Amino acid sequence: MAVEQGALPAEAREQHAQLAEQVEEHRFRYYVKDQPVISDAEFDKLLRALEALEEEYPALRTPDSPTQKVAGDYETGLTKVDHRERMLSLDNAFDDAELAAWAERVARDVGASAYHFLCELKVDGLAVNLTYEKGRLTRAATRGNGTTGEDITPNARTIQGIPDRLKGDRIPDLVEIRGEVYFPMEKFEELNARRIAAGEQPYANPRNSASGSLRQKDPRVTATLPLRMVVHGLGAREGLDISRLSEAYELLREWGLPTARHNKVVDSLEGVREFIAHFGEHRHSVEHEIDGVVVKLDEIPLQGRLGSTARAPRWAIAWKYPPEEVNTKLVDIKVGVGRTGRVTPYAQVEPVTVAGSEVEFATLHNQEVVKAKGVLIGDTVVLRKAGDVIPEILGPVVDLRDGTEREFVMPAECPECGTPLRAMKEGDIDLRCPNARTCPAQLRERLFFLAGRQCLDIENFGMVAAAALTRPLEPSDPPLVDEGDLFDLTIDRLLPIRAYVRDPDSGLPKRDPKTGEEKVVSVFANQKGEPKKNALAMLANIEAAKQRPLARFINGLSIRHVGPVAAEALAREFRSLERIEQATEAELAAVDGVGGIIAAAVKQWFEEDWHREIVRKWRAAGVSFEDAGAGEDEGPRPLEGLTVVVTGTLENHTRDGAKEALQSRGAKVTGSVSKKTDFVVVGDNPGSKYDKAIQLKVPVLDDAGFAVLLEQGPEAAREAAVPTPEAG
Ligand SMILES: NC(=O)c1ccc[n+]([C@@H]2O[C@H](COP(=O)([O-])OP(=O)(O)OC[C@H]3O[C@@H](n4cnc5c(N)ncnc54)[C@H](O)[C@@H]3O)[C@@H](O)[C@H]2O)c1
Ligand SMILES: [Zn+2]
Repeated sequence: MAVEQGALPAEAREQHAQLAEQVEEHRFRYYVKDQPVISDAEFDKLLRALEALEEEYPALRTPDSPTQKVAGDYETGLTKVDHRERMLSLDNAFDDAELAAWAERVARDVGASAYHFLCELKVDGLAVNLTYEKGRLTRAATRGNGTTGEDITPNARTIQGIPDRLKGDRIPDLVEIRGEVYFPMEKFEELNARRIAAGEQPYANPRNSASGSLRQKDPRVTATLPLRMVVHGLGAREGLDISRLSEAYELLREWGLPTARHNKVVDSLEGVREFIAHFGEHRHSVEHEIDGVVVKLDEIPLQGRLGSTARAPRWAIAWKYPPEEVNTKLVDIKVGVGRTGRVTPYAQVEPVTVAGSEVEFATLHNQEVVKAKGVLIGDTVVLRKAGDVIPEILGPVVDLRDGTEREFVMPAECPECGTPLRAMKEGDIDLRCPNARTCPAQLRERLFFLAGRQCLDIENFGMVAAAALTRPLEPSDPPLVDEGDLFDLTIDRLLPIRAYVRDPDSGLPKRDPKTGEEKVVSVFANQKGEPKKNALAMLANIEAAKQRPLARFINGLSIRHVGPVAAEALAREFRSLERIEQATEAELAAVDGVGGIIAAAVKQWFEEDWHREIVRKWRAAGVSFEDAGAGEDEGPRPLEGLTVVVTGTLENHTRDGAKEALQSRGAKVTGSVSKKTDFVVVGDNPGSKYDKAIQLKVPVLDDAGFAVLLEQGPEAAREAAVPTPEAG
């Protein structure tokens, strides 16, 4: 049967009815139960599909369609109250073309040549309407269906930042203030932990918890929760004459209302785009979650000229940023072992794309966090990836549980080497694998760190190589027993290695998206069994890494508490690993930037046989573990080869400053005077080193002599040496 042009096919009607029903159901779960089962982005897609269908068949766009209504017309058990002026939703722009189309419509219909855009952040919370009569808060209500909302007055009164009374001038007889109530992200985990402890269900994300917290029947419960509000609009008003929305916000601020700090008035679409781009990059420098930017016409009389549809004002539009939260399945909770043996649970989820990258793993920190979040293996969960932050799981979608979900149990043994796990200290939450030397996970992480930017900076040596070298599937004996073997690697040892394909970030085996199996590949050889280019490059880079400065080696040894700063301080002071090993704990601790804890850790590290063996092997392979002087590219080194001791208080230099001045010119600075010492620089109160210098006839320099040494070199300095008792 041929369908007439413009007629409504039964399938379209059917499809529309189905979509509309889905949208309604999700709105109910979202607005009433505070337990949505799909993400906002998925919901927006459904709504968009409905709109597209209505675009094609306008007959479907009846006043009852979900596209034509402000959502939230439900029986909730809370008292219903009418707003004096309707609360609307917002139309969305998901790309620049939609934004530009909106701006064009404004330009066409506004009937004025000069106007401004007010850019605001779109706060991810729930909309409330506050009514102030003669400056007193008389009512607070949720948006509801836009005409009628739920009365939450007693609850709103408990929110910090919502004033009971307005202060200041020009307070009108009546004003409706619109704003967004939100729940701070950093308090969210704590809330879920509390709910679980109390036998309640955890929330899936902060937005739901804001809504649930505010819509409590008992305001005493609301009072215990850290809700906040940001004001973003005006409703009905009597006795208030104001022409710009931005000016109204100024006034609201004076009255004591929590207005947004980031609003900006611009005079062109270009300005809007800049604002959007700026906060796209600085999304997380704001005190609340944002899911977009709201652009409004700033001139209130012009807003009136543009008017509204049944659902949204024509004078405003919401730009949506790409979502940072998605729903996915929590396939499993596994545990990973870190560089120091710390064992941490992590989530394996069904791979999803969020914030531009595919995510398969998310952090869970420790077993207490798993409990606090209330997630079960098999749950649908809300996963969040915010900027560069490691993906995390916010909470479970409890309404989708079917009873097959199970609780996570922390294993008793290391998943990679089978060693029983234990807490290092009593009361530690963290468990550790004590098999530091050969636990493949710890070794892999140490190698990855050692080869990384901060240490030996070995290109082509990433997580994939570290894993393949420490735990290949073939051959059965790994080419690296520990990092001591690093510089003995040969291409012959690399070619037969086959290993899992790993996620470059997490180092975990990646599964084939089709078969679900972990993929195994030849890591260093191509199909003909010849070396891959990057395998050869890796070996060359390992060879070159032998020449790295001492500090990078020290940092790379994974000594507890020793990071790049301490490594640098140790290298600068001692200039060789041997001298560091021989130094007493007190000598180590005395170094600026080192201190007692690090000194003890360094001593402890050298007590371990296999640690000393690493050093021995690397030395045998050609690592000098010495800094001859400062870096070569730092200019001429007129004091190269000199050994200098600095003692006492100098007038023009601090002790460190004096050392640095010497070292940067190539001199070696030591702590004790011997026959090999070329100069002793003495200040006030020099002590025994001065006596020793005289005894050994080492030239002594005072402040002036020191300056000569630095500026004119050793010859001139010998001339300028202080006449000593014997010499003089
Ligand atoms: N996951 C689900 O199942 C589900 C179901 C229904 C709705 N939702 C989500 O809820 C939202 C839809 O709700 P909506 O109809 O309120 O539309 P909207 O959130 O797109 O825009 C309107 C709302 O934005 C808020 N807002 C925040 N900052 C603002 C500012 N500076 N100025 C003005 N308003 C500001 C206001 O409360 C206003 O009511 C979407 O994000 C949608 O994905 C999700
Ligand atoms: Zn282990």
